[in-house]
Amino acid sequence: MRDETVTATGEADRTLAAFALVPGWIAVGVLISIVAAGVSIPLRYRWVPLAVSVLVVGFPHGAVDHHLLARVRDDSTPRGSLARVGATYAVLGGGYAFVWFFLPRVAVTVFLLVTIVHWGTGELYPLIEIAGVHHLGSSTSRLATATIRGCLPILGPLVAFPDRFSTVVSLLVTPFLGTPPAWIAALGDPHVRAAIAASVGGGVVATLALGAARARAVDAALIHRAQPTSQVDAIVRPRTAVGGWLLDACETVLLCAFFLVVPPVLAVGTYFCLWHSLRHVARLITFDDRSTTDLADGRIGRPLWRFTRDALPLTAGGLLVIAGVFVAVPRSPGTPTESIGVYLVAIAVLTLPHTVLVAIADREQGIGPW
Ligand SMILES: CC1=C(/C=C/C(C)=C/C=C/C(C)=C/C=O)C(C)(C)CCC1
Ligand SMILES: [Fe+2]
Repeated sequence: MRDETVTATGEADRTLAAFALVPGWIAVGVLISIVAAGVSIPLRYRWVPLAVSVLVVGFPHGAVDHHLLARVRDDSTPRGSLARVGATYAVLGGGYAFVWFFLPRVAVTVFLLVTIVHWGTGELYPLIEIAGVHHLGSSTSRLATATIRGCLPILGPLVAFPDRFSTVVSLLVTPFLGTPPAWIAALGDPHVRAAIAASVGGGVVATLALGAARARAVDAALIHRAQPTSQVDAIVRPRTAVGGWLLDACETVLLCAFFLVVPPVLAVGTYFCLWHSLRHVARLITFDDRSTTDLADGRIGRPLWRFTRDALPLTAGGLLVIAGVFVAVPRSPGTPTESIGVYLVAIAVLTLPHTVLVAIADREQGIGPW
């Protein structure tokens, strides 16, 4: 009986890990290959992932924050949680929306910093709990991993495509009639970019070296105590700590290449949907007993349907926020590209409370670096 439970859990973990990790790997790998083969993706297609994210995975991933906190706290009725989550969104999102109107240059800077924090820390749960790596036990290694993983999607484009980076940042502030922040021009300077590249590169090497040392120590300790390591699939759920580190290292190198070669708007949009958001959806699914049972049988459709249903009401609410931002901005967007700029402002407003709520969930689950 106990063995059956263990096998079922192992099967569910494996299905979930494959669902959470593999689509991102494929998307990132395919796009790197396409670009490496010299194919130039036409400008208008580069916006497709970001445009699609309004309804698919990307935007809705934040629409289940009330379920996240309710499930983390083992509260079967997310109603109280909905009130708290709603209040957090209203206060933090509302306050931050004001900053966009009055200090757009400060707001856009905050957005990039919050994204680094949120996308970076967002990698810890999937790595530790979904992929099952063992080398991120200390807060130092978690902080280092979160920092470099968060910096790659923002600083990679800045280093490799400074003009496009500055265009998108300008796109974010133009609805408010502000000129882009002065630091954009400063960061575009080749020396500054070289210094950023060297710091992030050094950070990647140091973090991976730290992880490798930890992984070897963990494996040595397990062998010493003659304990079996996890009896799971070697690719999506590595058997050893060194195997887990290898997965982390391969992902990190893959992401470095991705953000340095793939045009930024395409890279960021793809990452948002198929990497960050998908991993978060997978996290939600792990808390739901019915979904875990489905996963143990290799079924992913029903858990996905439940996620869609759970995300529907607040995605609709989020769409109202997008509409509100469109109506309220002093200069309405005239082109589809400008509309995406406004969409990103709405994402920014919703991302701040989402970041805080996910950080609370991380803390309660003992995952965060803090
Ligand atoms: C599109 C794009 C950029 C930034 C996008 C950001 C910051 C998106 C954040 C989305 C979030 C936080 C979603 C919620 O999880 C850059 C890097 C400025 C330049 C290149 C293109
Ligand atoms: Fe998120």
